[in-house]
Amino acid sequence: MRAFPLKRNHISSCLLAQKESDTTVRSELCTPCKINLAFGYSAAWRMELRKGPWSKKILVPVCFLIILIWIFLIDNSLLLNNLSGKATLQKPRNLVSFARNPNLDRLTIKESSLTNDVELKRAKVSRLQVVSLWTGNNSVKGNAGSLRKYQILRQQGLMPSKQLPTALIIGVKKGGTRALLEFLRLHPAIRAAGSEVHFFDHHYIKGFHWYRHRMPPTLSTQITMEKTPSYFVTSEVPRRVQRMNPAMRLILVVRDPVTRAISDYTQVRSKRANMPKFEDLAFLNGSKIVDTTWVPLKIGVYARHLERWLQYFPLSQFLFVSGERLIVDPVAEITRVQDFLGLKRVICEKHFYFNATKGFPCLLKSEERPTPHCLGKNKGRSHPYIDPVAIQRLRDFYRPFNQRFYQLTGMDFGWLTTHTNGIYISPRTQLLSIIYIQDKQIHDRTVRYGNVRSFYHKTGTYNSDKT
Ligand SMILES: Nc1ncnc2c1ncn2[C@@H]1O[C@H](COP(=O)(O)OS(=O)(=O)O)[C@@H](OP(=O)(O)O)[C@H]1O
Repeated sequence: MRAFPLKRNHISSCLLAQKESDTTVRSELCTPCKINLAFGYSAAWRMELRKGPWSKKILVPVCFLIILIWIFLIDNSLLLNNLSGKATLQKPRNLVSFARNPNLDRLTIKESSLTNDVELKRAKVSRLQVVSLWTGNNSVKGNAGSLRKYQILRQQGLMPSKQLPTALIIGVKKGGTRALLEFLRLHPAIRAAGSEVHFFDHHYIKGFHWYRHRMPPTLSTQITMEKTPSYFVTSEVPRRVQRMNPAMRLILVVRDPVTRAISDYTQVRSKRANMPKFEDLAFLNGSKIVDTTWVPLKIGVYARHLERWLQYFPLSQFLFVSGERLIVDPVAEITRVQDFLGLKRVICEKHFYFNATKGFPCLLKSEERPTPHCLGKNKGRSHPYIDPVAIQRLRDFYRPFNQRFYQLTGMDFGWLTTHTNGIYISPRTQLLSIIYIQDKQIHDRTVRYGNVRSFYHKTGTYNSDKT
């Protein structure tokens, strides 16, 4: 369309012609000038407003302002609630209550380094109530499930809003972080970002606003979480996390560093053809010297990474989860996490079943799926055969670092007992986790305790005195 100057009387005449259905005048006035009808109306309406009384003139900006305020209120309902000290929670239909969380009272989130300083103090809520996540259409999957839950909350008069996380699963890579996060999402008071956000290592420059918008909407009574396993080993991360929230709760899932390195290698190998052998990468030029610069091995020096974190956070803000125990006794580990986060113990045996084919605990149903299911195919892969001598050498290499890690955490993760090869038995679940070699393949599997004797007779790695 050609641009043309609009004159007030020109447009008024055109509109009058439109109104009176005077086609001759209309075609003369409107068509030659290519006055778009809608544009003509809006322009004329604006002019009429300018001419009109005082009340009409302010009507538009007032309406505009109201819309802006309304959007602002929705987005910041939690903030406003907290500031006014009135965390109003309407009583929904399906409620699960949980005990007072002492950590929530003292939470202070600082959005300081990249954006304006904002201090967000959580309102004191002595008895918290949250909506059960088990409601909703059972056929929905993935994001649709979350969306539906969000809609249910809105229908129930609750106003979820996106918040910065107050708890992080910081690692370690291949430790069992996905399993832990998926298990935790069963808790109605936990909302977590589905994928790894990588804010503190890759996207820090994008600022807290960007970070907050990667989070799912939460109620003031819910905990926002995310997991990015590379946080644990990235040197700038502890300082950045501390700047954002010095009260951040940090969860670290650890696994025998040798098995972890093999798992890491297996993942890379699954994506890359012609990958050199594990042994060739782990040792320098075919020697016995461990290549400590090789990232899958560097990650396993947990004590070093933890020492860096401890410069910024006290030990009391960490929870160390055993990756081995998470497989053989998920409830025991999840119970520790729920306690650490100050939550009621909601996740229990009834949520899990042991899938013998996969060799891992799986979920009977989850936030996303109503039917029994396990984690994806890329979790719980079969590991390639690794020369047992190489494994022993790596265990010897890690021993002093593991000892130091035990010292720092005050926990024994069972990686030092060489004759058991990282064995972990849960007397409660009757499950046993072990690394064993069969048909020249290294396996990291969980078996039922009842089958242990025949299992070890077959594999020949069983020391009967130790069970
Ligand atoms: N329930 C359940 N199901 C499947 N897998 C489980 C489970 N619990 C722990 N694991 C172990 O998790 C290992 C993958 O760890 P991560 O999820 O931390 O990997 S990643 O860093 O996110 O890539 C994965 O490592 P691999 O066995 O080497 O594949 C598993 O051993």
